[in-house]
Amino acid sequence: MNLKICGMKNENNILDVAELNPSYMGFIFYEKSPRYFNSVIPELPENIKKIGVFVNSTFDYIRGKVEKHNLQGVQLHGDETPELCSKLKALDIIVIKVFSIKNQFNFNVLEPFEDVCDYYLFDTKGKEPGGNGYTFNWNVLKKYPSIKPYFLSGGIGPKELDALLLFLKRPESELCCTLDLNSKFETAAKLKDITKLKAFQKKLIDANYIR
Ligand SMILES: O=C(O)c1ccccc1N[C@@H]1O[C@H](COP(=O)(O)O)[C@@H](O)[C@H]1O
Repeated sequence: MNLKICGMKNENNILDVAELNPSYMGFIFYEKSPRYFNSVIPELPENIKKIGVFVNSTFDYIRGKVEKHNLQGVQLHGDETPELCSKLKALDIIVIKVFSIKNQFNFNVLEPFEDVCDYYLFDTKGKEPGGNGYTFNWNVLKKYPSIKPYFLSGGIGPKELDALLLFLKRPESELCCTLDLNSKFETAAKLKDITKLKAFQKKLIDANYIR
């Protein structure tokens, strides 16, 4: 299991999070977000992949950010088309297409994306396109029809750990490759709380889900 720590903003905080060695760090390029990233990403160890998060941005805007920040991947949180995913894949980057879920989900909508993205990310449907801070009904994933690994996202925090450990024992979590952590690990200043992240990571290590 991998960890993605998202919504990074501040240079020192980015470097502190890097010490935890997550597989991915996310930077939000959506201006309306309180986590909007408009700075310079410090040098990170090569094994931490930098992922840009976008909401209905154009190909040129996304490519500009990929080039400027040397991003290894993009996470698409809006109504992006399979055609856009395909053009982004041609840049030789990781393409993660997001789908938002509440209590039900029609998995047929994944079909046109099967060949044009690397991963799906399942987030909670809410008022905002992302970062809503609450979970969806993970039972919905019992009907997941694909063989593509997916990221689990949406309101995952310390209070969700017990439910998460139960979920990870169930067959529908078999293809869950990454846990996405965001607003539930923030201080009031929208920095990532290193103590909280470390404690969460340790519990996942102790339960043998991450190394
Ligand atoms: O965090 C945001 O502000 C945000 C804004 C627009 C699109 C995506 C955003 N964040 C992503 O949302 C999910 C869930 O976050 P949370 O755990 O519910 O806070 C996560 O993948 C973030 O990358």
